[in-house]
Amino acid sequence: MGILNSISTPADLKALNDEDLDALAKEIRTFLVDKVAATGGHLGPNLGVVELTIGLHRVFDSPQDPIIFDTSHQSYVHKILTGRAKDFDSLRQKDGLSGYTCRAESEHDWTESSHASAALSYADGLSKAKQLDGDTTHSVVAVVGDGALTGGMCWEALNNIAAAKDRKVVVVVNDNGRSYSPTIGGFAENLAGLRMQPFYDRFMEKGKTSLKSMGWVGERTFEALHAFKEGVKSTVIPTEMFPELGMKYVGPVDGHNQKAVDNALKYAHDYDGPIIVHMVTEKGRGYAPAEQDLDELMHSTGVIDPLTGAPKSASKPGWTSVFSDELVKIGAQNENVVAITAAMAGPTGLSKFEANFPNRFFDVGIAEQHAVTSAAGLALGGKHPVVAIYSTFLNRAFDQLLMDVGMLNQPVTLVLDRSGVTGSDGASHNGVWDMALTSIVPGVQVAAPRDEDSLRELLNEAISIDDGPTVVRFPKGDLPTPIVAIDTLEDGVDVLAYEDATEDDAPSVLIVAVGERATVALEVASRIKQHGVNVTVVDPRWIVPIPQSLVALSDDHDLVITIEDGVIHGGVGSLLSDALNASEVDTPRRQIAVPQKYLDHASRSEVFADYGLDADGIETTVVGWLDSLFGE
Ligand SMILES: Cc1ncc(C[n+]2csc(CCOP(=O)(O)OP(=O)(O)O)c2C)c(N)n1
Ligand SMILES: CC(=O)[C@@H](O)[C@H](O)COP(=O)(O)O
Ligand SMILES: [Mg+2]
Repeated sequence: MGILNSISTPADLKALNDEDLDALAKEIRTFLVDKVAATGGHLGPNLGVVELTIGLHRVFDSPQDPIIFDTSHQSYVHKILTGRAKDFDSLRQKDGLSGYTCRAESEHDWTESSHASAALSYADGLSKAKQLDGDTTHSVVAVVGDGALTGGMCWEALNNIAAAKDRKVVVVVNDNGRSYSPTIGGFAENLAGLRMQPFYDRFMEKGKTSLKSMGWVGERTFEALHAFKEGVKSTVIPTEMFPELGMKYVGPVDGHNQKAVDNALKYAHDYDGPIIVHMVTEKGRGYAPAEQDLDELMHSTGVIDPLTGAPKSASKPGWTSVFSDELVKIGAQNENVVAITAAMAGPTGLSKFEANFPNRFFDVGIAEQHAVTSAAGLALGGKHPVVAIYSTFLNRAFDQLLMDVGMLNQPVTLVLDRSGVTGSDGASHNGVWDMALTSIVPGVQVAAPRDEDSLRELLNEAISIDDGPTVVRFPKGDLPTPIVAIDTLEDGVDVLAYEDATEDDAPSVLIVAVGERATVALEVASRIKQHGVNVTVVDPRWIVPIPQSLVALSDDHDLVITIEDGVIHGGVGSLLSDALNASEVDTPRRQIAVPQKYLDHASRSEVFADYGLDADGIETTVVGWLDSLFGE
C-alpha cells in the first residue's frame, strides 16, 4: 500500500507518474476487497470506478470543482482519495463511515440521498449558482451510471444542462452496462451500441487525415486508434451525441485506461460548456468472485470471504423469498397478473416470476414513476399489475400513485419491500414514509403482514381486489417466528393476545401492532401486565382504511397504543386517532412510531434501540404513560 498510504488529499495524485498510477489502482482494488469483504457494501460498483475516480481528482480541483456521484454507492474510491481510507473499518456502521457521500464527513461530498438519477439536477442547479456568483472557471462534475440514466430526472436535467452553452457542466457517464442486472431500454441499447461500436470502422470512414486536422483530440484519437487495433479500447471522439440535446460528447473512453481517462477528463475540463464524457467501465473489475457473479457482479455484498467471495453467514429465508414464492403461485393461477420491477428484479424477489412468466414480467429500468403509471396502463388493459419496489423508492412515484392509479381506481398492487427502518443504508433508504404517503390516496387499501402466513394471505387478498390500488408492505431481513391469532374479528382484525393483570378492576390497554411490530408488541404486553394492566394485542392486517373494529375496541379500553415501523406523522397512529375523533371516542391514545427525522445510518436494531423502538424502549415509554394516566 505504498502509494495509497502517500495519498491524503487529491492534490497528492497530480504528481504521480504512470507507473505509480498503475500501482495505486491495484492497491485501491486490494483495499476495497479487504475492507468491504469485512463490512459488506457496494463492492462491484466501486471496483469499476477506480481509474475514473483517480482521473476525476487528478484533473479537477474538488471541492472548488464539485464532483457529485449519482446514488453515490460508488463513492468509496472518492472517499479513499479524500482522506478517509483510515475510516473504512467502520463502513456503513453506526457512527462510522457512510456507504454514500456524506457532507458531515468531507468538504468533497456534496449530496447524501442514495436515490438514483438526481445528480444531474443537482449539478444543473449548482452550476447555475456558480454562474450567478460570476464563477466561470470551475466545472461542476456529475458522475452518473448507465442504470441511473434510465431515470427520468436525468433527462429533465440534461434538457436544461444542454441548453446552457455557457455553463461548465461535465456529465461523466459511468457505463458498465449494469444496474444490478444488465441495464434495459432503448437508451441502454444506444449506449451499448456506442460501447461496442468499433471506433476503428468509424475513423476509417472519416479518414486519418481529417483526424490529424482536429488538433489535440485528433492526434490523440489517431494514436489511440493504433492502440485500439492492438485491442486497447481507449479513444476520444468529440462527436455529437444526444443530437436532440446538442450536447458535446466525448467517448466512448476505456474507463480503465488511466491515460485515456485523464485525457478525456482534461478535454472536458478545458471545454467551455456542457459536455458528456462516456466512460466504459466494468463493474467488479479486478476481483474474480465479482466478475464471475454474472447476475449482479457483486453490486452489493454482505460480509464475505475475501478470497472466495462466499458469504460469511448463510442467509435465512426472508420476507422477499416468501413474496417471490407466493407471487409465482398466484401467477400460475391468474394469467392476468403481471409483474413490474424498476431495475431490481433480484432484490425485490421478481426473478422467479420472470423465469416462470417472461412475457408477463417487465423491467422498466430505474424509473419508478414510469413503473407505476405504466402499471395503471396495464390495469386499464385488463391486467393486474404487481409493482415490486423498495418502500423508499415509492416516494419517487407518489403523484403517479395518487393521480394515475388512485384517481382511476385501477387495480394495481404495490409490494413494498424494505418497509420500515432498514438502517445501514442511511436516512434515504429507510422505508418509513410509505404508510403516511399511501394513506393519502383516496380508495387505497394498505396491508402490513406480521409473518410468513399473513404475507401470503394478504398478497392474495390484495391481488383479488380489483376496484382500486392495494399496497402490501414488509420489512428488510429475516422472517419472525410465526404468530397465530387467538381470535379474528368480523372485519379481519386478528387478536393476538389477552394479557390479564392479577389486580381486579385493572385498567385495560389496547395495543394495535402494525405488521412485523406484532412480535415486539407481544413481548411488551407480557411485560406491562406486571404493572397492573390488562392488555389486548391486535394486528389489523389491513391498516388503511382503519378497520372499524379498532374504533369499537378502543372505546372498550382505557388506553390505546399503536406500534408501527413508520414515521409518526400520518402513520397508523394518526389515522386511528382521526377515526376515533370521527366517532367521538375519547379513549387516550399514544403512538410508538419512527420520529419525523432523517435517521443516521446504523443497523436496524441499533436504530430501534436509539429511538426507544425496541422492547426495552417501548416498555419504558408505556410504563411512563401508565404512571401518568393511571398512577396512584
Ligand atoms: C430511485 C432509485 N431506485 C432504485 C435504486 C436502487 N439502486 C441502487 S444502485 C442501483 C443500480 C445503479 O446502476 P448504475 O447507475 O448503472 O450504477 P452502477 O451500480 O452500475 O455503478 C439501483 C437500482 C436507487 N438507489 N434509487
Ligand atoms: C444502493 C441501493 O439503493 C441498494 O443497492 C441498497 O444498497 C439496497 O440494499 P439492500 O438490497 O441490501 O436493502
Ligand atoms: Mg451501471
